[in-house]
Amino acid sequence: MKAIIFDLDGTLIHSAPDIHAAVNKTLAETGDGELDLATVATFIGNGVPVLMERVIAARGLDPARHAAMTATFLKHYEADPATLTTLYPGVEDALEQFRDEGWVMGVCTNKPEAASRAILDAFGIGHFFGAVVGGDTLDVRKPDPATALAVKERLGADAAVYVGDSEIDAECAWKAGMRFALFTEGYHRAEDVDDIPQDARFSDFDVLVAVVARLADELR
Ligand SMILES: O=C(O)COP(=O)(O)O
Ligand SMILES: [Mg+2]
Repeated sequence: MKAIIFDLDGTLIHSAPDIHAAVNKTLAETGDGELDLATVATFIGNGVPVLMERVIAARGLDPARHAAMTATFLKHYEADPATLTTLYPGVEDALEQFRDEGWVMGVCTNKPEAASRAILDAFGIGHFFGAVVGGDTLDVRKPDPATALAVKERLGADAAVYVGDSEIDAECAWKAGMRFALFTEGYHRAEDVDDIPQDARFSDFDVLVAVVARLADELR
């Protein structure tokens, strides 16, 4: 059985506006100013603890506040994870096509698992995914390949293509021995998408089914 493993933030969902809102609510509680959306978007991808490290560095705050700020962020984010978030155009149609073609699908994200599942269900797409591994599901997170390999194993798949938006996903896919398709419209730190290792790239979900079919053919 063949699997597609999707990253979540910046791949299936444009979640930066809700993450940004929760960051600013966290900063506001202690009068520590605010950050703009574009800045916060570049902080996404390594999970909440790293997001908060980057927020603390950007605002010049005391690193000793990390644990408390992480808890405050999660309180705000989990209370309101999907209001400002949108599915990228074409995601639902692509998932339907993959399902109809017999692919099994899973999510491998550094977002906490509970919030990830809540968001997938809020958009009515949770049923497409036979496995969800979040940033707190295992004792490691991406780019550790154990995450993507756990999704593949939970899906019962013998081969997998990985679809993600960042260098973290590229590294995770490579270490897990999976072909990697890069979604260029999400969040990454590299200035140039050419600098992110990739087997294919796409900017529109309407072409993803064809892109993945090509990568899967190359596997044979
Ligand atoms: O940084 C995060 O919280 C999650 O990001 P991801 O879904 O792109 O892995
Ligand atoms: Mg991502």
